Amino acid sequence: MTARTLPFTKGHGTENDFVLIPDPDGSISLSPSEVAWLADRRAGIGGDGVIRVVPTALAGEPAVMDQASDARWFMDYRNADGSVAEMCGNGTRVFAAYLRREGLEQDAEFAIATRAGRKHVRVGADGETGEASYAVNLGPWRLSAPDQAEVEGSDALVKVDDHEAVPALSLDLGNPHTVVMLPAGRELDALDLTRPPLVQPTPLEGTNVEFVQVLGPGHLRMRVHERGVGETRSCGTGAAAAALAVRWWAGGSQAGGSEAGDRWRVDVPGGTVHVRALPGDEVELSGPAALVADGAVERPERG
Ligand SMILES: N[C@@H](CCC[C@H](N)C(=O)O)C(=O)O
Repeated sequence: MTARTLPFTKGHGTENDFVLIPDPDGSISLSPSEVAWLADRRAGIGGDGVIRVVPTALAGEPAVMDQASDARWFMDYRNADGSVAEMCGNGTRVFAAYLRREGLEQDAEFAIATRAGRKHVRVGADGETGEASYAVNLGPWRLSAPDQAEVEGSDALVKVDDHEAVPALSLDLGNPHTVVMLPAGRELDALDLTRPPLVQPTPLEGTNVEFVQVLGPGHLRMRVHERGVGETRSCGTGAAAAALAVRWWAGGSQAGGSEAGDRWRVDVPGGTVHVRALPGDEVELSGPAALVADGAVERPERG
């Protein structure tokens, strides 16, 4: 029997916003329709995603529970439509901020468990604002179709609004991404992302689609249409995918070329995040996290 009244915290990372539900004894089960209701901006609390904060040992998913020896807390992430996602980059920062505020993690460095494996978080201060900044090693990434990408420079086509389909690159950052370089003559702000872009071939598990514009060396702008949500004001794994795709296009290999660089500032509608390619095939995302409200919500009779 799970509780009718749920305590919650609302937070965001560059305006990618989440409803956090603490579940210290692993007793809360959220159905897809309850998640969609919590994320509903009119009938519920509102958010791009819902995160259950549960001890890793009580996650109930064997591949996650295997991470319990290094990561005490599991980020159980769901998209606003109730679907389950493997990872959320902005979510990891907000999750880390919550664990620290609640005293559940006290060190400046710790690991969290996700469906895409254990992620290492480092809490520091932003060099410009002095505010808390969270750097998360998103772990290994890979091209989804490296052979095709090597030959053609892309492995998918994306069509948005009524314009011609453009080549795109698919990357796996624990969750799926398809990155499109904004074609010449098109305005990033003018793209109609109220409907999902058409991706071909259509990925069975769906994909997050990023549209990227290069503003200068190491400086990108991006808009995103997220799987299970719609357009959001930021996507952390998406920002990393965008930077890695630009690097790959510049360097022609997964490791990039010397001209490709390894640090990017990525401007999104909700703010700015930073991405750093780490030695090997790992990538780090850093940026702010804010916890803006706490409350309690009464679950509807039927979830
Ligand atoms: N906003 C997130 C990604 C959330 C999950 C995504 N919609 C998916 O289904 O893969 C981020 O910051 O990475």
